[in-house]
Amino acid sequence: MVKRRVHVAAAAIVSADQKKVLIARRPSNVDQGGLWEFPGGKLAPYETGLEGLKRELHEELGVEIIRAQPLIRIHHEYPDKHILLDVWQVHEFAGEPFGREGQAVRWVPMEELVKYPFPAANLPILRAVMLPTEYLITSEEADEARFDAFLERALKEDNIRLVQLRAKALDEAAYIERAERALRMCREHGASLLLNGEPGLLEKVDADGIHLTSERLMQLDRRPISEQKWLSASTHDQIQLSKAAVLGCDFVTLSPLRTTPSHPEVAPIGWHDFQQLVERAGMPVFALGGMTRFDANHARAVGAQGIASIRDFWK
Ligand SMILES: Nc1nc2c([nH]c(=O)n2[C@@H]2O[C@H](COP(=O)(O)OP(=O)(O)OP(=O)(O)O)[C@@H](O)[C@H]2O)c(=O)[nH]1
Ligand SMILES: [Mg+2]
Repeated sequence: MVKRRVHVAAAAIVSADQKKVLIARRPSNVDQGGLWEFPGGKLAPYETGLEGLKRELHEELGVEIIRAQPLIRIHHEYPDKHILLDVWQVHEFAGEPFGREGQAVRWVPMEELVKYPFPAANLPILRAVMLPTEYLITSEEADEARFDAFLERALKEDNIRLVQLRAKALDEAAYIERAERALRMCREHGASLLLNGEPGLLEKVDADGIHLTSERLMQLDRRPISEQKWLSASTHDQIQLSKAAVLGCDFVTLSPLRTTPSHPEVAPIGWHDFQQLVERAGMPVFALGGMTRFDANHARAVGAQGIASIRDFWK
């Protein structure tokens, strides 16, 4: 059987305070009826994703999109069709959304999204909605007071909400001590902290997740931590990306986008190949390697979640 290919545009409409997202319930008499979804629908042959989305949101919710940005693209095989979900984050719109087709519509706090039943293809979209555009990776820092001051500044002034504690030079005791302090600072600012290291570290520090090195990623054969925590991993190519998907990673970094002073010998991926890799990743991907905040919009435009960086946030 040749499967139908269906291109769908859908919207994660985010409230002005960024804390809630709008979801709708599919009527019980249609495909995947009764499940919740991000409003949207199938593109007409002549439409681009954003054009189709504008029409669908008008038809389904009575709102007009003012400002939207690509969020994530998911290819998913249903038994009867191959579906491309082209998801946009809508930051600004006109009108008061309501279910014009009689469907239930609800503003839901980000952290409660996981309680709603969605179609099988939607899990990575939920992750993408919950994740910010910027992922701070901490710098190797010998001095603890300097470490605290730098992290505090990034949380306060750069509004960082996702942090990976990377400290290869520290032994475990020193790492845990630093992690406890970093966790307190992150909690104070509503940021999530991932520990770069062995999954077992979470039993010692109750952080929000684990970031795996690509080497560790390739050794594992199942997800090493609970679904309640974030699992991210470093990847550099197609093989590692596939492994991350099999393992059930929530998101990854893909590097090096550009050549960096720390790894001058490694060939950069470049935006063209990066886009191709991200298209099939099936999860949020942060561009890493010579990235700054000024690259975030371009990263989004080619399908990434955003950028990850050490240097741009560490000053
Ligand atoms: N809109 C939307 N569709 C989704 C999501 N997740 C997901 O798997 N889908 C699937 O993508 C397809 C979207 O089609 P749709 O039924 O919304 O299409 P539509 O608005 O054009 O409706 P129509 O075909 O009745 O005119 C369905 O097969 C649906 O199950 C989602 O979050 N939002
Ligand atoms: Mg629809």
